[in-house]
Amino acid sequence: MSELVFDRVSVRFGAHTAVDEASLVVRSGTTLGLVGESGSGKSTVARVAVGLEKAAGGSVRLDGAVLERRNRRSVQMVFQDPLAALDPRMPVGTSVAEGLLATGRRWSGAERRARVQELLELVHIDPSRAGERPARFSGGQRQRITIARALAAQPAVLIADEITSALDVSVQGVVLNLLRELQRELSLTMLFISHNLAVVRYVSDDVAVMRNGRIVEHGPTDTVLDDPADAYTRELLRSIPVMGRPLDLKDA
Ligand SMILES: Nc1ncnc2c1ncn2[C@@H]1O[C@H](COP(=O)(O)OP(=O)(O)OP(=O)(O)O)[C@@H](O)[C@H]1O
Repeated sequence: MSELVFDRVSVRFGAHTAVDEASLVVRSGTTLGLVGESGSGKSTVARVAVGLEKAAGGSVRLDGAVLERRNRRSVQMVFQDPLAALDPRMPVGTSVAEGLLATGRRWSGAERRARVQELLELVHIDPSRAGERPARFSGGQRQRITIARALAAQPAVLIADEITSALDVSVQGVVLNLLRELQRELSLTMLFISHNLAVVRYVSDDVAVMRNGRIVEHGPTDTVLDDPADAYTRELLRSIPVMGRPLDLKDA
């Protein structure tokens, strides 16, 4: 069980309310896709969950317990740009090992190496390449390495913020299929942020739509994307670009 609940979360930057009493439920073991126009507050609401932004009101709870320093490692976030997220001078295995620190337990050198190997295998990166630097990997491989680092912390919830937006369409499918596979194998609960509706439809059980800091729609994926409750949401969904041609992700 690992249900993530945002309960009337608000975030203000000076006089600007970026997130306005947003409530979301990410059901245990499922993926909630969060969509909305650029600047609608999607990243900001997610950043509250991992402590990168402070809420002016409301709370984020994991299985009923308010997220704070003590239990925050249970929620890990992966960002759009894997190059920015990985230290260019550091072997990728060392970056993944950094994620192990968040577990709070002591790892011997041998245990750490074995676990890093396991994590790289989990994301389909050849573990014999653990000593190589990020520049030697492709964009999709680098993104899989950042996912391995996030998983090293043994999170109950993974937040993915536009993680395929910077990738070639051909590689997007590989990363998305990996996410689905990991979710099944690890029973992960996932908050998946994207402006690409084809991608959101592919990975999400539920979808929420954000507008001007507010959640305007929240429900099962098919209902929200095919039959949204209000006219504004229909308009909004039409205005969000689906990048390129629809993806044929089954073959990716
Ligand atoms: N650190 C900050 N200081 C001031 N304003 C900010 C800050 N971070 C975000 N904002 C503002 O908050 C609002 C929401 O931004 P946010 O990045 O959450 O939107 P988003 O829906 O994730 O957009 P995008 O899809 O472009 O990433 C925007 O108006 C943005 O300019």
